[in-house]
Amino acid sequence: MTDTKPVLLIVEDDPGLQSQLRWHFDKYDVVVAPDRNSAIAAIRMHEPAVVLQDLGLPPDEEGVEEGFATIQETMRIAPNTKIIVVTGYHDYSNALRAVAMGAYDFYQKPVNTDTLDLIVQRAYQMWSLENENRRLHENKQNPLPGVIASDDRMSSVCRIIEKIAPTDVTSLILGESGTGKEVIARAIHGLSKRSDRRFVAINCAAVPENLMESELFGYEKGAFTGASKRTLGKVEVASGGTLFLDEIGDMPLALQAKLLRFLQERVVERLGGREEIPVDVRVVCATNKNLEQMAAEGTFREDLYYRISEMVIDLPPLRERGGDKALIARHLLQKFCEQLNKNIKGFTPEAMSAIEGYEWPGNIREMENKLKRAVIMCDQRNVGITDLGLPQHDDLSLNLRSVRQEAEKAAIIRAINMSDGNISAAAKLLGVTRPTLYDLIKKYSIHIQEN
Ligand SMILES: Nc1ncnc2c1ncn2[C@@H]1O[C@H](COP(=O)(O)OP(=O)(O)OP(=O)(O)O)[C@@H](O)[C@H]1O
Repeated sequence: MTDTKPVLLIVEDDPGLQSQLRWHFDKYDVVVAPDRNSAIAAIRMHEPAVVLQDLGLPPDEEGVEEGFATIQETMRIAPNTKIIVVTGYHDYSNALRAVAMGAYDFYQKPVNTDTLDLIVQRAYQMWSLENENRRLHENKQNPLPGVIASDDRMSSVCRIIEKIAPTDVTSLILGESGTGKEVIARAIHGLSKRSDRRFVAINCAAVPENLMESELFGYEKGAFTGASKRTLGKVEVASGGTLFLDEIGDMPLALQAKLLRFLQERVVERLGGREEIPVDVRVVCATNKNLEQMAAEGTFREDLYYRISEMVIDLPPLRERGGDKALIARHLLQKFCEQLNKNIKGFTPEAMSAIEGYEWPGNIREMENKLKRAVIMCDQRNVGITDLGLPQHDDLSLNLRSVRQEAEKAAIIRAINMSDGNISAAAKLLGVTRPTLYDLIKKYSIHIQEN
């Protein structure tokens, strides 16, 4: 009978409260832990969905640090656990600090079991909903190989990739440097029926203009001085697979015409050759340039632009990817710890707050560099702010006003992006009037690119 009851872990050192709570929560399989070590052992053993946790634990019964350390460790080993923190009367700052650290909710003493009951029930409901959601997500297969993402915009990018991968549609991936354009191109290839053939990448900005044609289309022996043998171009090498044209915005105009011809006719002519060789290849392009604007200015062929943009995939910069900063940072920390054989548990709250607050102009590549450095430098259990070399960010838990302002600013930026810069549409999405939105845009100095 008992094993059908959900487990409730109570982390509490006061024997009186322990038995009061144990008696009250008789519809749960109550496990009691009086200190951090037994709490963590119980989490590992019972994997409870909900934990009711006191902050004042031995040997720091009068303080809160032992309680926070327990929360941090719980979040690290079982991040889906719903922790309800029990704090002293009026102890808002520690309650908020706990929530900022990942606790689900807080409850202030003195204990009123009926209220606590409701909070615990709600936590179980939330956990089951999230659990179901995770299960559905997992059933839909893991998003994309090599792509760590939970942000809504990235999730819809992943859904688009899943849909287009099995087709041969030519795609154009747009995004700032370091946002993962090549990762996405590889994912398209990996999910396609061409995955057992080659993925060939060429960086159009890195190949000198005079070598670009032979690099792409190859040459016959004797085509030019030094052409001592027939050499296949990248297009032919990619035959049957995927050709990734990175930095397509940097392709010289003369070659753009040749690429367009290839895309239309699907044949290549090697330099110095007379034969037209049919090649079956899927083309994926990427750039951080504004090709539409370049086409209007005449520096990129408009017909080529339309030909390669059958499907446009817009990768948001890391600073606009909601919770992805923390998620990717944790993933990279684990990756570099394995690579560098270091044993680091996680991040200090200050370091995590700095990661969340930083704009990451170099996107995920910059995060990789900073985290690699941090893993090398760190000689503590957690990566600290100085290991990362990031500016200190206001601690979330200490300043609720700034938390609200940041959230408001982020929501406005998101709504404006979702409405393609149309202020009336963004105002509607946000449920405010147009003048109010203009006031907020001014208040937060938000830069708008109106279409
Ligand atoms: N979602 C992600 N999760 C984890 N790692 C990622 C993700 N996106 C990108 N990366 C990593 O970030 C680095 C940069 O990615 P990538 O080279 O694909 O970016 P890019 O947009 O093509 O950059 P550039 O425009 O400079 O060529 C790579 O090492 C890649 O593995």
